[in-house]
Amino acid sequence: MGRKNRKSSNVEVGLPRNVRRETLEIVSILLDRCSSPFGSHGQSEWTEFLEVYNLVEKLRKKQQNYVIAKSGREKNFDGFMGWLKSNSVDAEAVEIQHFDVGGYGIKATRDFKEGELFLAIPRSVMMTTDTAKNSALGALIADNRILQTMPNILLALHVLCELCSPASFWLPYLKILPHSYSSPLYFNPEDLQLLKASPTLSEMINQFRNITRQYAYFFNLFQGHELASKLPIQVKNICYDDYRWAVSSVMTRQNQIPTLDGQRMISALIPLWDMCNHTNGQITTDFSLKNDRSECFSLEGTVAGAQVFIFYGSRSNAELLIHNGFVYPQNHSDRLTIRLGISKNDPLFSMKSEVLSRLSMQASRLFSLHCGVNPVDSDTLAFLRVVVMTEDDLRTALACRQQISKLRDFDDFVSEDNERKAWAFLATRVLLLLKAYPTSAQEDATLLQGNDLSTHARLAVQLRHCEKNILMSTHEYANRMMDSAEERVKAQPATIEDDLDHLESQLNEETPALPTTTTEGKAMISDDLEAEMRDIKLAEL
Ligand SMILES: C[S@@+](CC[C@H](N)C(=O)[O-])C[C@H]1O[C@@H](n2cnc3c(N)ncnc32)[C@H](O)[C@@H]1O
Repeated sequence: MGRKNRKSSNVEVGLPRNVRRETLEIVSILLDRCSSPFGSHGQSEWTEFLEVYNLVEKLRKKQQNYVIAKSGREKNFDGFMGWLKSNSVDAEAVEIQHFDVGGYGIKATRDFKEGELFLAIPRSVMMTTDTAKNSALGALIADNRILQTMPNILLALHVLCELCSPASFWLPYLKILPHSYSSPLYFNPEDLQLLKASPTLSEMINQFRNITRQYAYFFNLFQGHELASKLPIQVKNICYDDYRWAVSSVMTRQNQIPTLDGQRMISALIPLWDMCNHTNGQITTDFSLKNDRSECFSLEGTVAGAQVFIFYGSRSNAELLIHNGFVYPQNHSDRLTIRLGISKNDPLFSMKSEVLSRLSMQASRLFSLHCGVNPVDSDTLAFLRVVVMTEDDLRTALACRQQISKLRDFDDFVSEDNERKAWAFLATRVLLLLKAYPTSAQEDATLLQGNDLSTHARLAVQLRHCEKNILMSTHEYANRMMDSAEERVKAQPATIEDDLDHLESQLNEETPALPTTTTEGKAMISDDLEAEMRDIKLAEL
């Protein structure tokens, strides 16, 4: 049997033959289950997920004694800062410290002005897809297309190889990485169940499934692979836990930098800079080709002793959870993705699809609802207007290009009736989405105030709470827009005569082919439904 809790210096011991054989058996089922589209085994997405999850758990249990042991990261911080110094990185202005927000992060050791350069990390200490190519992995990369085209996987294997090389240049950096993450790969079914009815649940499951498929693929591929057997880590022996750890390290910390010649962007792990936690703001990190280093400028004035944050980019909370393993309730960029579509049973389906295609939209697609005072963007507005158009509206729109472009304009209208129905449609839709969640926003808020939730359960509840807040504010907004439709249409500056004149001239210019429809136009939302929808009180949710 292999040695228990193998250390980074003795990984060549690898998995004992029987564990490798059992792993191979499970891996081949996993490859089958994770490679075919959901539903192809006649099961629901959730049932399929549970099957894969249970197989992975079985695998983890068999491999548990052979996962790379990691020593406490805290005790390695000093060595890491010394390593940076010995590689000419000036990190005098900052220290690593534990904070309530974000866990370990960067503390300012002196005051910074807004826009001041406080951290510069040279390329020479970064781990990149280029350094991977120049490492022991080089020959394998040249031989494998997936490694050539998927930088995340490449960096993950690079991290594992270097972690298992006692003489690796990057060891002081790798030793300060977190031991565990909150990426979807670490969520159990109970945690995920808390996202029931959330559109993010499928994406979390997908992420888990994709990474599991990658693991299965590589485990299979590397068996008996000559180049693979020459690596510091015996890739044919990689444990699932090590793979998900390395992939999560890369997913939550990587950045894009230009190549030396500035011609391409490559993925990079940037030591120390990647200890900065996220806040609202704007990107303040730049790569200076002249100095060949990543330069980070202070987002705001910061006093000595305070945490220094950076902005990771405009990501929704769902994206932050899936790719970065956290939820940021104060997120100014939060948005919720919903699917809106024209029913194939709608007698006006072909005409509506044609109008949408002239707006460069498909008959069914995803839209974002945004947090804040303006939840609906112009694309969503145009779609809503088309969904509830009558046959006459559609004919007019198809006859005149200018009518189509006006559909995205909040200050322009198809008609008062169309405007009311469009917003009623959205209000009903978001209300249905809200009602599908098993808990109310108030119940979530109460849960979050308590201390009973595990880390991952808390993230799931935080996320669904943020989603509900967006849906509730969209509902209020849609109702306000519906109620003010008459007033807004009357206040419209352009005269009807202008439009008619324009329409006439357009008709003379161009008569695009109309899609055929023989049935009388029918609005998607009846007045009854609209009235019913108004009666449902948000307080009931
Ligand atoms: C690039 S690392 C930052 C350093 C990290 N805190 C650490 O201990 O290594 C990104 C991770 O930090 C955490 N994080 C960053 N910003 C956060 C925030 N505003 N709230 C909660 N967690 C945050 C998340 O766990 C995320 O995956």
